Amino acid sequence: MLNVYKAKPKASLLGKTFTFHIDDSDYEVHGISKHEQKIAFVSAALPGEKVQARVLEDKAGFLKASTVKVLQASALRITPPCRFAVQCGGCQLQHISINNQRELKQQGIDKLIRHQTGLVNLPWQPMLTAADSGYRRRARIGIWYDKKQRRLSVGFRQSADKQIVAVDNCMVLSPMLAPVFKVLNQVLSQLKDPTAITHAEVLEAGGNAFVILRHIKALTDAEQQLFINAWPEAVWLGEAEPGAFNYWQQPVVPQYQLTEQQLSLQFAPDDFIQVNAALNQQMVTQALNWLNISANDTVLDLYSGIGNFTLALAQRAKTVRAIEGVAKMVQQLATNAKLNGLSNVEAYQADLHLAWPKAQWNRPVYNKVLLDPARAGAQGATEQIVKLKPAQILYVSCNAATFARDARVLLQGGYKLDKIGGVDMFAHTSHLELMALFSR
Ligand SMILES: C[S@@+](CC[C@H](N)C(=O)[O-])C[C@H]1O[C@@H](n2cnc3c(N)ncnc32)[C@H](O)[C@@H]1O
Repeated sequence: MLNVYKAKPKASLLGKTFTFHIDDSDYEVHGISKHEQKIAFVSAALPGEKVQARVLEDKAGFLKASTVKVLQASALRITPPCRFAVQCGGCQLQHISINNQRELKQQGIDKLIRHQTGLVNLPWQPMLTAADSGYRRRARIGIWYDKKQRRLSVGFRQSADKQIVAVDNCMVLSPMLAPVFKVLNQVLSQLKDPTAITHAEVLEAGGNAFVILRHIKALTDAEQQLFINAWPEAVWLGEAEPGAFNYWQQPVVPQYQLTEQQLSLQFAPDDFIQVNAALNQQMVTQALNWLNISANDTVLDLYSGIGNFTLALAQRAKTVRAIEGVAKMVQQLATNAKLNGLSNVEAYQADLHLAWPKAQWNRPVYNKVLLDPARAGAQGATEQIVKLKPAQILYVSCNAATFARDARVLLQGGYKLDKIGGVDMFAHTSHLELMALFSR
């Protein structure tokens, strides 16, 4: 019988703690180290540091680990301004000052894009920034009731595990939404069955605080009234099934303004909106300036959502065609165009990651294209944009890794990168929004 030699599988390192020497940092400001031939990405660790970190993922080529103790600290390390920062999963970079965060994020992204595209120098523009606290106008609040211990936790998901970290405030959340933690703690503990509510979504829109409670069991009128009495200024909604919203009082349509453009956009509680109002405004204005939109332009706005860029583009352009995957947001976009008196907008539903259909909107008639995909990027769509041969493409991205991949396709398609700039939309987190202008 043939004896086939099989290497003994190596024991998993998952859950084990090791010492790591950090040499560098990546585009999300994770420390980079090595452990027995494997590259290790260590969260909350800075170049030059020695840390103890617990392994959270052990893959064939790399490890992911989370710092549990700093043995030798970098001069860049500061005490996080929020006391929940170490456990909470929301902000990953509070151990670095805001200015250094911005610099490190841009440096890491610069390296990644140069590596992926072969470009030598990137034409970086000044980063758009705004207040680094109280900026979030939307958040999901986790709720967990431990039946055995009869203990309620209201807060955010822990960075390493899936546990809820109980918090009583959040420094990046809009001050208007601050009462939510106290109110949920107070009322949930009075309910007969606190497990009826699985999580809450808070939203600031048009000067109102909205609280949407996702519940898996029916709530009585008396229970609803407990919430309303605890925070009467808020607009309360129940969500029994995903997307099925039930206003408990007089309905109020959520909306936000782009004040510089004097535009007002309505949306449903589960529609996508940019999380940081101040930076969204700056980003929309910069898009108009970079694309230098005028009355001669025919513009294609891809991944258009409810029309955040579309309407501002349409105020100056000849025509704007907007494409979005979610049908109800396409409807909302058309309504928003009407409400703002814009008749040069056409909105279409399409999955941009499939082969584009023969359609009115899919013709090479555009001189300018804006795309603003979700974190997955625009794989498949970028090739089809190149076929339309627009003179300029503005790519707005919330994920540098997928942007770098897609940018390579645009460069191979004959475009050059004219401008790139960061937008610090998610201060204290490892994410940086990017705007990049390409031309041919
Ligand atoms: C980052 S949001 C941007 C929305 C809008 N531009 C804004 O600024 O509010 C990305 C949008 O892309 C849409 N989307 C995601 N995948 C898509 C796909 N495969 N085809 C079309 N739209 C898609 C989402 O529904 C979402 O509205």
